[in-house]
Amino acid sequence: MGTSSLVPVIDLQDFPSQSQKLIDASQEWGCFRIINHQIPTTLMSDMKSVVRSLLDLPPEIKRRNTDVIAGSGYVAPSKVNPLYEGLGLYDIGSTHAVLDFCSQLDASPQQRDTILRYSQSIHKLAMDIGNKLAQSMGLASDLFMGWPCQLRINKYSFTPETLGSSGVQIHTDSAFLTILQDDENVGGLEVMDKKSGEFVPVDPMPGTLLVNLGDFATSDLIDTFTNVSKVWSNGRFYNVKHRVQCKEATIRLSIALFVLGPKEAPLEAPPELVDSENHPRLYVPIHFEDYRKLRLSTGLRAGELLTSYLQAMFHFD
Ligand SMILES: O=C(O)CCC(=O)C(=O)O
Ligand SMILES: [Fe+2]
Repeated sequence: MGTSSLVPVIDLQDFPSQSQKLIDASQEWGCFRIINHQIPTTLMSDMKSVVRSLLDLPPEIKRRNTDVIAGSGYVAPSKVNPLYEGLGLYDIGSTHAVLDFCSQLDASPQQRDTILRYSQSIHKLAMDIGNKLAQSMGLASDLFMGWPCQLRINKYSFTPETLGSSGVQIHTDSAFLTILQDDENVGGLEVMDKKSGEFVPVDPMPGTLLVNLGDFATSDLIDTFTNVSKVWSNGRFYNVKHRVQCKEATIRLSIALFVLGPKEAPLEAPPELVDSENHPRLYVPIHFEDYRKLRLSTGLRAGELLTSYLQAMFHFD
């Protein structure tokens, strides 16, 4: 049995039976594998081929994939992550945005078709996971409804010389939740174990997807947002720290879908759920795009902003 078997596996067709397992995984691991997710294996492999062709395009074409929100467009190899590059599609819930992305990169009709079908399926899956998370906590079931989602396709150019070095530095995801199609052959992803602080390899498990929770899902934010602290008061959603290491001298590809946060409103507790005695607001309400800009400008990418900034900025009145 490989170490990857440590990461909990959730069967999406087995609900509500697996509700508690889902909450436990979100609190103790901040990540879990999902099986029976209804994304066809052929669509996953077709999308992976499209991802490869798009990231193999010349840099001048990839640069047409400009930012829609801070950091959402093409990311070229950099000093910090020289082996990594990625393209981004902000708002996959919008067919218009998906087609714009395809046009920027001169995608063929067949590639467009794959990107559209993948976007629709993964978006539907994200909403389903949102419902299952909410229902598992005994809440109304439209947690992610209307929240923008961003797709990011990643390429790691690993060589014999780069073995042992970092593909992507240690970070948390800034969004609420990420659905990752990791490379089914090439490992390298590692998550930090909450208790020991040690990195645990997440080995490929073909046909499955990996879900991990980001800064916007941490316990205090979600507690104040949903007021569920009484339901699982000693529980905490864990915004898992992770990184990608070069383990093999080959190209590694991955596809990440980030469920960001509410579109218009900042993420905050609804007023009727806040009372200063029992449920004081813990963090200053913040809009996802502002949070994202703050992360990029401060360079604090491993969740430190939640305590250093959002709490410090807050004034009880
Ligand atoms: O490539 C991977 O497996 C992980 C990528 C990642 O952590 C991210 O895009 O935030
Ligand atoms: Fe990540």
